[in-house]
Amino acid sequence: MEGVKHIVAVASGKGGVGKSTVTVNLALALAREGYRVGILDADIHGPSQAQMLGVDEGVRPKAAPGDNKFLPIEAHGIQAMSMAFLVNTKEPMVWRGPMVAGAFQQMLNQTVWDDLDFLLIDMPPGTGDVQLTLAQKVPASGAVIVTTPQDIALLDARKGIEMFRKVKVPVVGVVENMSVYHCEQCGHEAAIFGTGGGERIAEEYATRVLGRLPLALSIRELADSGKPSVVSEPDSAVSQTFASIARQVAEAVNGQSHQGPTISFSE
Ligand SMILES: Nc1ncnc2c1ncn2[C@@H]1O[C@H](COP(=O)(O)OP(=O)(O)OP(=O)(O)O)[C@@H](O)[C@H]1O
Repeated sequence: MEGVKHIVAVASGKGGVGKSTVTVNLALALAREGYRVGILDADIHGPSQAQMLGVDEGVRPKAAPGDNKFLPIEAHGIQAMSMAFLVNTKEPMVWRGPMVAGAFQQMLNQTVWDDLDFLLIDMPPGTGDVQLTLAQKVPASGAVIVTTPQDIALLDARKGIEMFRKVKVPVVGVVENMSVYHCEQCGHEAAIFGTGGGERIAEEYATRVLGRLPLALSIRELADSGKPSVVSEPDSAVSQTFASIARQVAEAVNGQSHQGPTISFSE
């Protein structure tokens, strides 16, 4: 794809497991590693990247030279495109599948990305027709599956993995979100959604757990307020987990072992 080296899909079978939160933090962690990163929010019905990147309601992309092209919106050094930049998000999008797939394809083909190393696609939740069409249309180099550890989410995560297998997109690994609840007051920890789910599914599909993130008030507050953990608390354990996930994704997708782009200096 023009202006993009690698496309990585971030998906979950089940909704509300933290896919958008993981996408935005992973994008910011890749950027901290020195890569040029973009996010395409493919969640047409419930786009959340504008809020998570702190882009105000009503900000619209500028037209770019060319036929019906537009420039992505920049936030925290990330290039982004979302339905939220094109429509009024307070109005419900009552669209059928083909219209959703069409809107997604327009965003994919008409955005002028500026020299990206990675474009992360925040996929809509589920594995229905629309998701399968999107998975087929996106020339992705890899997919990251986000799940919570309980059985009901894992069941749906399996479907997500199967979907990418069908369209021959390699699954880079699984991110287990909301693994353990960590009380910020007393330090008590509780595995509210169970334990070991990510590992079980990774084993079953011969893939790996890229990282485990706690259920933490700060992750929600920071993402929902437009300044996700990786920019607000770059040295926290959560941000370090995202850095490790980012390195593994970059390595798997680049097929090389170095931890960032080569930087050279000249006079
Ligand atoms: N590890 C976490 N700890 C606490 N809150 C979290 C965590 N991950 C996500 N959240 C919160 O849970 C809510 C849902 O997360 P998010 O929107 O990322 O999920 P999603 O899977 O993308 O949802 P959707 O199905 O709507 O696309 C958000 O308010 C987010 O801030």
